[in-house]
Amino acid sequence: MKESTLLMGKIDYINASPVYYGLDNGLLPDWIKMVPSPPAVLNGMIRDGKIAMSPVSSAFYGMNHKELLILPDLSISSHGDVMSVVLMSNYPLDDLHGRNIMLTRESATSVCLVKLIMAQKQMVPEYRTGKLKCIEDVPEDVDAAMIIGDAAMTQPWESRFKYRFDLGQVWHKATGLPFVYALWVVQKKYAQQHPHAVAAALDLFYQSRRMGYDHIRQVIKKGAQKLNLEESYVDRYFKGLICDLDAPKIKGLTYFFDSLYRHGIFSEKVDVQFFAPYLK
Ligand SMILES: C=C(O[C@@H]1C=C(C(=O)O)C=C[C@H]1O)C(=O)O
Repeated sequence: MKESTLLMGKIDYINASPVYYGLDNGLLPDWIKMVPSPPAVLNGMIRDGKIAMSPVSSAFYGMNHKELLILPDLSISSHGDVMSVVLMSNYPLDDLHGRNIMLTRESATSVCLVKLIMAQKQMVPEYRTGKLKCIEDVPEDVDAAMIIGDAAMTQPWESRFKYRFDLGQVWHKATGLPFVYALWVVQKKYAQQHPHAVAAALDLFYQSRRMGYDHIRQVIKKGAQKLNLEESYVDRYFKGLICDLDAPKIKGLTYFFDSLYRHGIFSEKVDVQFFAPYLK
């Protein structure tokens, strides 16, 4: 990585587009370079040190919390329905024991969430991971499929599956808490060596998001055009998808990590640590 350039991941779904609005419209300085990819690819890139700062799956943070710091007040979360994280199934949620569940290879958080929901119901399905971008990707013997991002909202999954479970809603019904799918993180080492660059990048994100919500009609219009969806649908999507990280979301996040540990899906407890630019 070049000293002066901060390589930064960007999720290539529309979900975080309000956060990127300002950066996409003039705020991006020449010392930051964006690398757009699906979440699981960004998880791998930050683990391998190819990028220093990125949105990542919250579960990936949980599994790598010793090497990473969370950037305050940024996330991809929902308080109930999320619309773009779904379990499509030919069986009710309580009838998946021993069935074949396919999990999209683009996710880490939602994979853990499905495993947690199943463990809590004392069901043991057969899991496999693979490409789930379009309806043709679903193998014949699959009973349920977990899909995230734009593909969850744009493919005719109902033509292959009987039920659609919104996992944000399943979580909220069970816990009463918000759910945090993604966090913005920085490598601890990079933050120690370049605290001012990280603080400056963080300020740009806050500005960029403020601009996004000030121009939310444009964000909605662009998202609807990109995915060929009704604007009213995308409007509803951005009303349910929240990009801050307040105390209730941190509570939902820690409850998720603790539950994963209790059910043996995580091998150790997660210590949630933030980058604190103004405390030094
Ligand atoms: C809400 C979403 O949350 C996402 C789910 C992720 C995961 O399951 O690992 C990671 C990042 C987010 O993009 C979505 O994909 O639409």
